Amino acid sequence: MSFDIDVTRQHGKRRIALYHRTQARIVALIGPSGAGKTSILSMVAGLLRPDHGHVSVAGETLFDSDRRFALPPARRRLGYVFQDRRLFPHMRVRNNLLYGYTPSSPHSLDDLAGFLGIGHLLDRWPGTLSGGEAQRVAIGRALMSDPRALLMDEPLSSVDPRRKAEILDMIRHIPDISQVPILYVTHDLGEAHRLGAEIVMMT
Ligand SMILES: Nc1ncnc2c1ncn2[C@@H]1O[C@H](COP(=O)(O)OP(=O)(O)OP(=O)(O)O)[C@@H](O)[C@H]1O
Repeated sequence: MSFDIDVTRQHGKRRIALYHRTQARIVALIGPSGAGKTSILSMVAGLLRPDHGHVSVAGETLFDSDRRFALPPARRRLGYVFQDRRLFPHMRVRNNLLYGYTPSSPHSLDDLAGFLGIGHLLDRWPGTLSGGEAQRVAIGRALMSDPRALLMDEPLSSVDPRRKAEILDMIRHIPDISQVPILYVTHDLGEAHRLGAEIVMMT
């Protein structure tokens, strides 16, 4: 099972809930603004506590309210990629990639940079990158940490359409090289189709 998620949380008057069990390698959470997509990612990451339920990722239980069990966020081994990239501005691309490196990572810097198409950018500063290039680096940094899964929150919403299509094709192949399943939040059904993702609608 790549994702086994059954969570609910009350936000004021709004109840956020998701029940989804799947073996899919890429799952797209789709829904309008305010549907609760980011809240679900935060519950999987351990940044927001569900009122009730459980979360397992790649066969490992991360949260189970019945057992009063909650793995701390830092021990969940999840790679988070945000819309606004959040690269370290004072580190060159190479050191941004190496920041989260763990010896258990199946990737070498060079192999991963080749896969991501950023080999020529390793000595650049983040401030000199285009939006699409920066997002490739952010994905690489997350993968270097040997994550259990990738959580991606509208990572391409500020990337132009042509670059977006190229990056979606690259993301689609991540599970081939790294085995990590991906939970991908978007407003855009076209993005989900291009990823070949299993689609989960939130309303
Ligand atoms: N910490 C919080 N406390 C109270 N309400 C919250 C909190 N975080 C989010 N909400 C509310 O929960 C609902 C879901 O928010 P969330 O950001 O998860 O939605 P979303 O689907 O990711 O939206 P968007 O696509 O605009 O990012 C919204 O009504 C939001 O105002």
